[in-house]
Amino acid sequence: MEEIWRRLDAKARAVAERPIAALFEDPSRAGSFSARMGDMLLDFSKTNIDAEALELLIDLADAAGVAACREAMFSGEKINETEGRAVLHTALRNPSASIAVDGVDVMPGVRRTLARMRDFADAVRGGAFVGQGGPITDVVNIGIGGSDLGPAMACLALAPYHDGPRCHFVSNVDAAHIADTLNGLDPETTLVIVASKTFTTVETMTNARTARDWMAGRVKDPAAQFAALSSATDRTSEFGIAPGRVFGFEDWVGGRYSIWGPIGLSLTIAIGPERFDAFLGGGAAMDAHFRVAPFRQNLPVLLALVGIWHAQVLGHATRAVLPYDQRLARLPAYLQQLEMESNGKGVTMDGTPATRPTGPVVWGEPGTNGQHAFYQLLHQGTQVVPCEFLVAARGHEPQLAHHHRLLLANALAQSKALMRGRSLEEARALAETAGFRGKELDRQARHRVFPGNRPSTTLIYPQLTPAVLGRIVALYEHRVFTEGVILGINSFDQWGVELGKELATSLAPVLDGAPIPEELDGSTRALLRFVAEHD
Ligand SMILES: O=P(O)(O)OC[C@H]1O[C@H](O)[C@H](O)[C@@H](O)[C@@H]1O
Repeated sequence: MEEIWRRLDAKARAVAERPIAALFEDPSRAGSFSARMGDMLLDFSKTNIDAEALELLIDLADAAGVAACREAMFSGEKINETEGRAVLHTALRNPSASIAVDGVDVMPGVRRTLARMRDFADAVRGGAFVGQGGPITDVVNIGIGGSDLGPAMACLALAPYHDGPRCHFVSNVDAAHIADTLNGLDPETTLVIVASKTFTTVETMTNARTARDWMAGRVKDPAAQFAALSSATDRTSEFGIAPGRVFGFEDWVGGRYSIWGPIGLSLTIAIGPERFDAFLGGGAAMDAHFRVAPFRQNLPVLLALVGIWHAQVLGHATRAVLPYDQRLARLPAYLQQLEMESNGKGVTMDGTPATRPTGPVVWGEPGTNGQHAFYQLLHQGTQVVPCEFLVAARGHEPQLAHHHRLLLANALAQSKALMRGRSLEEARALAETAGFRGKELDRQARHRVFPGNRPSTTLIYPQLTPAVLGRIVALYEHRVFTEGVILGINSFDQWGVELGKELATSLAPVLDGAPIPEELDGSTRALLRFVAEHD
């Protein structure tokens, strides 16, 4: 692979000065540097990737063994090597498959749990399951990380399909989060879902106990209005939740990949089991595409290769996710966990230090809001930030179609502006029109120059339906996987979150009043003293 990396580096140097816009002298570029999956189009023609670069990137994916690793993942091999686990979130959205782990078919269990989720969601939605004061009006999902971001993102994304009880999400251990969420809810008609794979996560368990206490003041049997999404059935029963309302999943579903199973229960209650099935179907369709489409037409592989080109070859340290879709407001946060917890690693599979930068910083906000905030830096700042636009051809508000037309115009204008820029000559003409002359004209013109040549991709789809959302999420999952394989890292563990948790556990007693340990560093001691003075 080293030789291919070297050739990519040489290619990057060769194209450094070439404007992306110049590549469009080839009239077929938009078609050659884009790919479709059904009615979804990924356009990566507004990047500096040309035929030779694409060839090299595909060689890189081949040399890294992406195809073999992909099959190893789908077939249940234990590719999460540091934890000795299979990686089978794809099984959750393909209930008719037959997949064995350690020689045991895991699919009957998947189907049983899915059927139980459906029954429970129907019961909550239809009134067969009621609170102690009547039908459930509100669902509070208490979880964090993968047990929060997926359902929170998807519930908002699919708001037009929401015909069940209202859904709320509490994740932060900050009392403000649960206090503000429960404020105004009726404990007699609220269902609390405690979502935690391990059922030990401090934030979630603290919030779950607070919710139970809140309910205890008003309802006779709070536990009867609790459900749990967890593999730890001993801990859920210790908490008092009846086994009939516990929905488990196996260790081969990582937290950030868990929206497809029980962690999707709040979403299922919100939009109904049929639409949740459509969401699963969208994910399964992307799986099928990822498994069979040639790399040149394979959306997850291409998105990964664009990512590798920008982060590992050109050295851009961040990438922005810019959904022109207000309902995808939580997608950047969701992708931050998916991408940064998966590929923010320092060592390769065999424990040796990574020789290239690993996963980039992922950040973003919906458009058009970002345009009036941080796009200044995207257009004129000194760092190049590759941008990933997402937009639907039509919205869900036909009576307000003019809003959507403006939204689309802005999305398309931004990617064009980033690529095209504005030359000094054009800027001078503008400044002249504005009345500037002489030296001042020159100064003013320079502030109006846009360097351009800033890369972006656009993912466009007809409408943000449950099936399309399923495809988008699976697209990004497989993109992360493909990048991880090329970088030779384990995308499925997350050891980097442990140290902070351990230290928080050791500091908690000090905040409860124990003396400040002498061996603590001076900064932490000073901060603790400040808390003690102002408590
Ligand atoms: O579902 P839980 O066991 O409560 O875990 C919740 C989250 O916390 C951990 O710290 C991990 O970083 C996440 O990957 C996980 O999704």
